[in-house]
Amino acid sequence: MTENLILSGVTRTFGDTTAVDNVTLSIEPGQFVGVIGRSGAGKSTLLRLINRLVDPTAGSISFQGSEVTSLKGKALRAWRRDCAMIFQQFNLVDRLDVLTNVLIGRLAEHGFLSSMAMRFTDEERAMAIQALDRLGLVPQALQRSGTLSGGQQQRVAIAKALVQQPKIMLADEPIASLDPANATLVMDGLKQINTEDGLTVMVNLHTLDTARAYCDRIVAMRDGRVFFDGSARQLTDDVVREIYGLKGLAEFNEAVTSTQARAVVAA
Ligand SMILES: Nc1ncnc2c1ncn2[C@@H]1O[C@H](COP(=O)(O)OP(=O)(O)OP(=O)(O)O)[C@@H](O)[C@H]1O
Repeated sequence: MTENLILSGVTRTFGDTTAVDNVTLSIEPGQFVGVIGRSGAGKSTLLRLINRLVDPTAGSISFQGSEVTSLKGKALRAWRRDCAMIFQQFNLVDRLDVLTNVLIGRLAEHGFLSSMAMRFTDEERAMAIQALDRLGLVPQALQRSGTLSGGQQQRVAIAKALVQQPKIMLADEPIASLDPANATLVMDGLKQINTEDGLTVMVNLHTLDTARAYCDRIVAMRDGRVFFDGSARQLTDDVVREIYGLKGLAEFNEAVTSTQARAVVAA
């Protein structure tokens, strides 16, 4: 049985628009995959198809040999727990403290009543603190999430995803609204988890330098299709020009997680 996440002929249409068009991919456990492409290329829809926020019009998605597209009820909830999703806008409850926001990542494990009461075990609290520690956020544990910087909030979102104990981490433009220093911290956090835990990471990115710096494998989409699938080294300037066109390239090629930003963070 394969351990891979396998997409086979996956298509999703919205009216006349084919957002994802016959995509076939096999993602090995522990890969750090960057998905790039122009706005509207189908990157978000691809990630949403994987964790079933969107259902495919055609095709199959399987993980460790089990079909994901037919899951319902409890099995679907278990799948969503296995493939945690991080969004551009963090999806935290601003008025709750950081620790409680992280613990919300455990709610899928609870029954209805204990979820309503937000009752967590000591073990879960320890797990949440440990996740915050990995992302350098223990000092902020009792601070309201709404008072944190965007980069800190995104790292809380990663900690919240971690306590789900997922097998795959999906991140939909996690750094799109962050400054370079914070974007670097968030990407470093994802990379650390990928390296230390062997967690598969699939991340949509708008910036080429980030994809090149962090990803083992880059999948470029164009008009819903996979246009390129290879390593950063194979993603030559000529390929990039074809993916984005000249205008798109100018929009895209701004440095976000720059070496300069790393220097600022390290200082
Ligand atoms: N729920 C929806 N209803 C209608 N059309 C949609 C829906 N979701 C996506 N689309 C369309 O599908 C296409 C792909 O959208 P998608 O958001 O996946 O692209 P993207 O590459 O993530 O773009 P961006 O980088 O701007 O987020 C677009 O034309 C978009 O308008």
